[in-house]
Amino acid sequence: MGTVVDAQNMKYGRKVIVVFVLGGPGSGKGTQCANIVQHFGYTHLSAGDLLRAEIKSGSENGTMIQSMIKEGKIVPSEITVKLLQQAMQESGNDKFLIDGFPRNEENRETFESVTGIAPEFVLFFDCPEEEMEKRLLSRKQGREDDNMETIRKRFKVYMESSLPVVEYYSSKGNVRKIDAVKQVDAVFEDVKAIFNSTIEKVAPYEDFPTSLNTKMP
Ligand SMILES: Nc1ncnc2c1ncn2[C@@H]1O[C@H](COP(=O)(O)OP(=O)(O)OP(=O)(O)O)[C@@H](O)[C@H]1O
Ligand SMILES: Nc1ccn([C@@H]2O[C@H](COP(=O)(O)O)[C@@H](O)[C@H]2O)c(=O)n1
Repeated sequence: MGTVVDAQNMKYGRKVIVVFVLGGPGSGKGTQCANIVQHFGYTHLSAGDLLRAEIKSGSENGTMIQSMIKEGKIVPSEITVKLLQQAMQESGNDKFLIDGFPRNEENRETFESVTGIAPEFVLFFDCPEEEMEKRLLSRKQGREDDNMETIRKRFKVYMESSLPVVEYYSSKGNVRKIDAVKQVDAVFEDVKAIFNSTIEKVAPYEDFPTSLNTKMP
């Protein structure tokens, strides 16, 4: 039989699986999401990438988003959740890795109330700050926030606002923690084990009453 999360996640006539991918800046979330996409067919939605695309698109919120990213601050949830929701609807997929989100309690509450979707689990990349700092400073992707001044601010926001979200899900037994300091391939071995065991547990679609299905607005 389906679980409460399964029932909540019936959207657009299908079961939607969401995995939140959390961890500090530079812990390797994006790197591992690319591997998960290849092996498990998820769609990768990075909240940071969506916000950067919004800046590039010349949207009316672009200037505000750009200055918040430069300061390492968290953009108002209304904006980020809308971008995520649009990307989910446009993807045609029903399995999503939502990377770098929720970054604070407001993100979490807004996503849950707007979409009605609860995560299958939270994949949490645990990495010491000095390793993350080293990785960010050698990333060289031209990101405006990969400089020491902004990195310090991002670490502070992570400790004060993002870790409490991990703790929230942890208290519900919904966090799968990964030792992210290992080499990329070794980290992915651990990630694979988690996804393989989750696939076995996910209940088939037929287990759910069709009355729970909702149509796309
Ligand atoms: N396990 C690893 N060991 C060493 N370097 C790594 C590892 N994983 C990722 N990297 C490198 O560290 C940098 C940051 O990785 P990545 O962009 O995946 O992190 P992230 O958590 O998505 O960061 P952000 O939150 O800032 O977007 C990249 O240059 C990546 O190639
Ligand atoms: N939920 C989020 C995610 C990101 N941001 C802003 O984007 C910056 C970069 O994020 P990455 O995940 O790509 O590192 C981040 O520092 C925030 O300024 C956000 O506001 N909300």
